Amino acid sequence: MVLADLGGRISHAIQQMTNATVIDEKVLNDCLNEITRALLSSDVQFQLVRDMQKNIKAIVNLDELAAGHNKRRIIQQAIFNELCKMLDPGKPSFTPKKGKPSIVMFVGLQGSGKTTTCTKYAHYHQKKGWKPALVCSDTFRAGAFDQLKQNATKARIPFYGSYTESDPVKIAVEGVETFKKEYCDLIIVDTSGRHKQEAALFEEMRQVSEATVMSAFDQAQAFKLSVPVGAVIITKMDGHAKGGGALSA
Ligand SMILES: Nc1nc2c(ncn2[C@@H]2O[C@H](COP(=O)(O)OP(=O)(O)OP(=O)(O)O)[C@@H](O)[C@H]2O)c(=O)[nH]1
Repeated sequence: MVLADLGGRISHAIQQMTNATVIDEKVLNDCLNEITRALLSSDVQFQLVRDMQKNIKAIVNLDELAAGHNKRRIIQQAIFNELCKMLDPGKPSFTPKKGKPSIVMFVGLQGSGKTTTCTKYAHYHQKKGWKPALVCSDTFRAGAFDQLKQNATKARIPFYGSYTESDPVKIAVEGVETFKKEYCDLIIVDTSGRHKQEAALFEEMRQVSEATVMSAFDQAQAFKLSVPVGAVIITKMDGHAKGGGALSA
């Protein structure tokens, strides 16, 4: 499973530190170095790992800790807090409101599971009493509309798409308008997958976003440079990838 190995290595490093007879600078460094190695070998971004190590060292000042302090507990807590901080974007993720139309656009790399996750997302909300709908604005991959149609039909979710229209922006706008009129409160727009270097596809994604979600593209890095990212969904957790990239995301 994704992240299982990383979790195991971090737990092991903490366990070794906890088992040490005396907690000194060397024990702390060994523990942090082992966690650093585990994170880096799982593809977590170097800068994130470096900052994490620096922060823990700044919090756990062994020289200043008076006798009687539970150093093991303090180190453990500092590691836990810093790992959590790594995953905290510092702002709440986008949360749609039931009964009010929300448009959620799925973007991601090719084959990352957008279409599958769109349906799961719609199905999840449908079970909770929402009125979701799916729009297929992927005109790039042959069979994309059929795939969405099949998933949506199985989950009994209304869908919109076209076999003939080649402009994804047009489809997205029409789909969103259609479902707004039908009082759907969660309109999910599936887009075509893309790679970082495909400038034209990113431009298309920006246009779909501006025409439907209507937000500015003001944030950092690849996808974030093109559209505002309201939330990140990690897919394929049942796979064997190392998972560190997901933490960096
Ligand atoms: N094991 C596993 N496979 C998944 C998961 N989610 C999606 N898949 C599979 O991954 C493949 C690609 O999924 P899609 O949902 O078509 O991905 P996509 O991002 O829409 O693909 P593009 O539109 O081509 O970019 C399909 O074979 C899915 O069945 C998952 O959570 N676990």
